[in-house]
Amino acid sequence: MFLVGPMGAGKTTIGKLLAKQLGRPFVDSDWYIESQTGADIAWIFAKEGEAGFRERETRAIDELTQQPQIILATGGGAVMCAENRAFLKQRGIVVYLNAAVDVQLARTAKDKSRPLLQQPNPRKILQDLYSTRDPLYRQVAHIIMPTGHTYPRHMVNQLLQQLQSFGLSTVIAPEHKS
Ligand SMILES: Nc1ncnc2c1ncn2[C@@H]1O[C@H](COP(=O)(O)OP(=O)(O)OP(=O)(O)O)[C@@H](O)[C@H]1O
Ligand SMILES: O=C(O)C1=C[C@@H](O)[C@@H](O)[C@H](O)C1
Ligand SMILES: [Mg+2]
Repeated sequence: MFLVGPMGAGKTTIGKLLAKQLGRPFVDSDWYIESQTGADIAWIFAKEGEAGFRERETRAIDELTQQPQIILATGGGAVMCAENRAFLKQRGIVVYLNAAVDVQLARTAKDKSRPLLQQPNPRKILQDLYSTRDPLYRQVAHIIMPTGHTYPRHMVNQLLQQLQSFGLSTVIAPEHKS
């Protein structure tokens, strides 16, 4: 199961909770790229440019979408590459977590780890990215879920209900077994 959506939509937060609930492995593609590279995203953007990061991202998405059982949170820009979109759409269930720009802005404001937002007008950046990317998230998604006004735990319950119609079986996590 693969989560897509803009920065601040909650892919990492929801993905982690969902994986725990399902007893499945969770991987965040941004974290995976950082661990493979031995450097953080800001460093990769600074040294290799966005193009260098995107190459690393495509390799990561290709590898990770082949891992069985994975709950994968993708980076906000993963859908920009047609190859990534094909890997995602053909290899699993794709969930688009959709959040309005105001919500994205509030959730990302204090965090300096997203290089694309370290500009004087992050609202305009988020708006422009949303216009370009929203159709691509929709193109690749099997399920679309708004995340603006719902607590993460509630989101996970809603998502589990939707996933049942796709036949995603629930495994009871070891800590919940009696
Ligand atoms: N449903 C929610 N309600 C309230 N806060 C949330 C919700 N989902 C996520 N957040 C908060 O928003 C911030 C960003 O969330 P998160 O890092 O999960 O987004 P993301 O989609 O993974 O972003 P990125 O694409 O940049 O990795 C975090 O501080 C998180 O706690
Ligand atoms: O929206 C984007 O293009 C990005 C989102 C983050 O998840 C990271 O993948 C990186 O900061 C780029
Ligand atoms: Mg994330």
